[in-house]
Amino acid sequence: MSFITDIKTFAALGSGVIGSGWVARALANGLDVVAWDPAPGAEQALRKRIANAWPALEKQGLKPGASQSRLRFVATIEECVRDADFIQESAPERLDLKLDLHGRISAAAKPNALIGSSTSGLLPSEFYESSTHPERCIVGHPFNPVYLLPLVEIVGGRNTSPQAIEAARQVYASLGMQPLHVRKEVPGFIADRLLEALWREALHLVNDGVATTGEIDDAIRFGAGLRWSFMGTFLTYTLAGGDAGMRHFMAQFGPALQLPWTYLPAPELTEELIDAVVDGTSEQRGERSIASLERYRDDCLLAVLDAVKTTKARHGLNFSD
Ligand SMILES: NC(=O)C1=CN([C@@H]2O[C@H](COP(=O)(O)OP(=O)(O)OC[C@H]3O[C@@H](n4cnc5c(N)ncnc54)[C@H](O)[C@@H]3O)[C@@H](O)[C@H]2O)C=CC1
Ligand SMILES: C[N+](C)(C)CC(=O)CC(=O)[O-]
Repeated sequence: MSFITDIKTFAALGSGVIGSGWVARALANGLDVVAWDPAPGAEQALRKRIANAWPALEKQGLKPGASQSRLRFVATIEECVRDADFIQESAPERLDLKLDLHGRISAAAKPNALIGSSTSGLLPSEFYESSTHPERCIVGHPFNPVYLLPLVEIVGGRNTSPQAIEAARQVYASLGMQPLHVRKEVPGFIADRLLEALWREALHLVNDGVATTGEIDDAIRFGAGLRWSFMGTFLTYTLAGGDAGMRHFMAQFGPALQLPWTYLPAPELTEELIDAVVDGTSEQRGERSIASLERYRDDCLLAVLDAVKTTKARHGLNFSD
């Protein structure tokens, strides 16, 4: 079976943080976008979020024909997906809800339109169980802000065809993304498995009174965070082994893995811990609104992306190398 890869119309179901990010990316790539979200006031909220993201997208460079006016907000799931060439679901992270929703989406969609889910870690074999033509159903897990961060993890379920994985790779690449095929269907995929481990340890550090939320963020942003934008943990640690490289690194720091540096199971989310995290992050935020923080983040990300791209080119590398 072949799937539509030359897409003109992008359907977005769910227009919260992630759905609106997909809409912004698709519009910036010159597509027509149809969106649906059941919440009252969702259309207005979506248009506001897109307007907030647009300056960053303009700075990055819009594709010909790109316009915020090419967004149409509709009243039903069926109207949203009926004529779509590609469908991306970004509804709340609940298995029962996604199972139901995908039953309706896939029944109304063109049989050769790919269907992607933004889920952060639910298994596609489970929530696509009652979908029509499940061979075209995949996970396309993005990263916030979806309109700027390139990574999208593609995960197939039990019934997904290899052709659909390849087609999804082409579609996401056409939207300027860096697809990563997660070959084994595991909860949390690759990136969230790593991010959740870090998040659990950060919560333990707050819970144990070791550090404030701001201090923990400093420990990331002035250190490993800077090098992570161009070199992952494995290559970074190869350099940490000096001229002898990774084998020496493993010999020297391997024993620390046996020490209780990390807790692994998450701490209990007591009211006290939640308050400490909420109060700490409010202090970090100060008077700044979420929208202004998003613009600040977008500006920094554009600068980092640009710097990484330019520096790689100086070393004869492409951005994806
Ligand atoms: N927030 C994040 O950092 C990331 C979230 N994701 C995933 O994206 C998906 C959406 O998450 P967020 O945008 O963060 O959530 P959100 O809470 O910001 O947005 C969810 C939206 O779905 C709408 N909604 C409620 N019931 C619905 C239904 N039956 N069908 C369609 N839409 C419905 C809500 O009105 C809301 O606008 C989840 O699967 C999540 O795991 C993926 C990557 C990052
Ligand atoms: C917190 N989260 C699990 C929803 C995060 C993601 O899925 C990816 C991201 O943007 O960090």
